[in-house]
Amino acid sequence: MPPRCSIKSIVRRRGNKKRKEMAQALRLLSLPSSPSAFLPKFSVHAPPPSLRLPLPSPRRRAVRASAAASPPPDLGLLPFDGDAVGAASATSAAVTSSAAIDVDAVTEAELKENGFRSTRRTKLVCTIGPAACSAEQIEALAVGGMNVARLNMCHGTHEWHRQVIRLVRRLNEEKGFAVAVMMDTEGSEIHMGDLGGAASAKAEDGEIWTFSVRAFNSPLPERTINVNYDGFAEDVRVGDELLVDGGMVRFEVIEKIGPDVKCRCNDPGLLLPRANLTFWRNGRLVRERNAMLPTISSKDWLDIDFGISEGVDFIAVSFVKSAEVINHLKSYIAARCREKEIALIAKIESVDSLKNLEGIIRASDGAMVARGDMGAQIPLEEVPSAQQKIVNLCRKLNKPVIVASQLLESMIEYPTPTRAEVADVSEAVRQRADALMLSGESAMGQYPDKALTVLRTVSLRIERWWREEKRHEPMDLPHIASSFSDKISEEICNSAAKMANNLRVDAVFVFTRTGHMASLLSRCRPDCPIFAFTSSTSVRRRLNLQWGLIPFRLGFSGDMESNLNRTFFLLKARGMIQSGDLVIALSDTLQSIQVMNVP
Ligand SMILES: Nc1ncnc2c1ncn2[C@@H]1O[C@H](COP(=O)(O)OP(=O)(O)O)[C@@H](O)[C@H]1O
Ligand SMILES: C=C(OP(=O)(O)O)C(=O)O
Ligand SMILES: [K+]
Ligand SMILES: [Mg+2]
Repeated sequence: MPPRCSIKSIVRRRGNKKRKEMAQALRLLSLPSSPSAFLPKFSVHAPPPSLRLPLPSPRRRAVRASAAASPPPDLGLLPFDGDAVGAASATSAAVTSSAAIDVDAVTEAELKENGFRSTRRTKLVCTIGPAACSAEQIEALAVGGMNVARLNMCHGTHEWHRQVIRLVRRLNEEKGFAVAVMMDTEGSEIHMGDLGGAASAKAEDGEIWTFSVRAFNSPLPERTINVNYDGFAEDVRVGDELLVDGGMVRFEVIEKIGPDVKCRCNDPGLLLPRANLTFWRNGRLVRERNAMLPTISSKDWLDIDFGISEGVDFIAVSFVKSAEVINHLKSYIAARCREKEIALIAKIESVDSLKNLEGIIRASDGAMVARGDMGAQIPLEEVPSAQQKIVNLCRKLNKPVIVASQLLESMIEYPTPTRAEVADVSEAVRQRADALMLSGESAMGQYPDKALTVLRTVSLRIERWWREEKRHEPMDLPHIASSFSDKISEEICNSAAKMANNLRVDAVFVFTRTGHMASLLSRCRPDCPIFAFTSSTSVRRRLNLQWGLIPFRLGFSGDMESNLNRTFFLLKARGMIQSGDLVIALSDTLQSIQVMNVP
């Protein structure tokens, strides 16, 4: 598949020579690339000395919320997968090896060097493509902060994607990372054909091109474009505007002859294979027919089967129109993989998805603000408010949200971002989105690692600035629990986050089987990081998409006392916490909350 985006962005560049020269000069001051250089050099923000004084003995104050409300069915030891210390040895775990906890070297080094407070809260998603797909390159991305690897099924073969998934899995197993894999479906949209194999075609001002639903033998006749959607010639009208890739090239429909639609180019540019097509009438997107295309195409179903069999962690569903399609896909997946869960991320990128936003987000396990296609469907000036609305709604409904597309678009070609791009990244961080995503920047750009470094350093800086300014910007979080037991968890998490801020604790520890309680804590966006301990490797990977969570895998029991002692022992042995650190500890089995100093 030819590198569409690079040409796209070349077209976009307005040939700024000065910028290019500056970029070259900046290259000499190149961004850090060695693993230790990646680590932010911020000062340790320890709690004020008064909080470090030993608490009255016993050093722990426990508020047990609800033994009565929902007694945990088993207070015994939880099963877990993998090679960690067996649950059976949990009580004697204080003497077992520190290898019993799964944590990656980057988190460990960050905690050791900078303490709790300076860990990054905003998560980073990288699209994997030809620019970074070897084992070394993927490892460099993980070291640089990639939390989720995204595979865009618009491109590449199953064989290619399988290789990448296996490399990520191997990296996780061998180096302790918890990089999750997200498969992104192609979805059905109206798009051009593949240009008969050509990498691109130039459309000049005033030229007449034919868009046709006819099948042609290659080579295609001159200035002819295939369209994938049979209803195309019927639906367009003379006078309509035809936008390629959301406006990279523009045509006006001048004549319809059976299956052929003659168009005059009035915004010249490069046509790229399979580019998206939208048509506009009186300044508005025409979407009646587009809305009749199935959200999940037959190719998507094959890709979804592939994703299930490869055990991906997330499926991002393109061009979602309603909650039904998410529910339908959920039951399809549930019937096919009983033990492993796959979280569904609804891509909000169409007019319909904006219309049915709340229902779609409620049905999904998360959402993506897919600004690329969204900007081709609604006026560009409406994209920022749509982003803010989606981010806030996701937080209210406790669903992770990813802000995607063009965050650092210029870095596809340049080693340094524009000031405007840095401001865009900052805005998404300030909105407290769970995650930021790289597309072409990491998939086919010249500087994948540097683009990731920019996301990481900007996130860290903005988050720190916000904490220092004490801008909590409290949000009214609606009650979302559907059962009494969930309600207790929700109240505990809301209180724990508030206490964490008021007492200025160093971290919240949460022992969670399903990850639910960890995500409820994340929703509150507390000042301190949240250490989430789970016995499942797949839950650990999924939690890696959520704001502020540092997920560890650890076998633990229903005995909080021994869990905590063991956790403290393991983390202390590796220098990740110290005696005197103040933590709040929660357990979803016990629905308990405790405040304590690390012994
Ligand atoms: N698996 C892949 N194989 C080849 N090229 C890829 C792959 N994934 C992404 N790319 C390239 O990176 C570009 C940007 O990625 P993305 O934004 O995800 O796709 P798109 O441009 O199709 O929306 C793509 O246009 C394509 O050129
Ligand atoms: C993320 C997006 O989807 P894709 O890159 O698959 O078009 C988008 O449109 O912004
Ligand atoms: K896609
Ligand atoms: Mg899209």
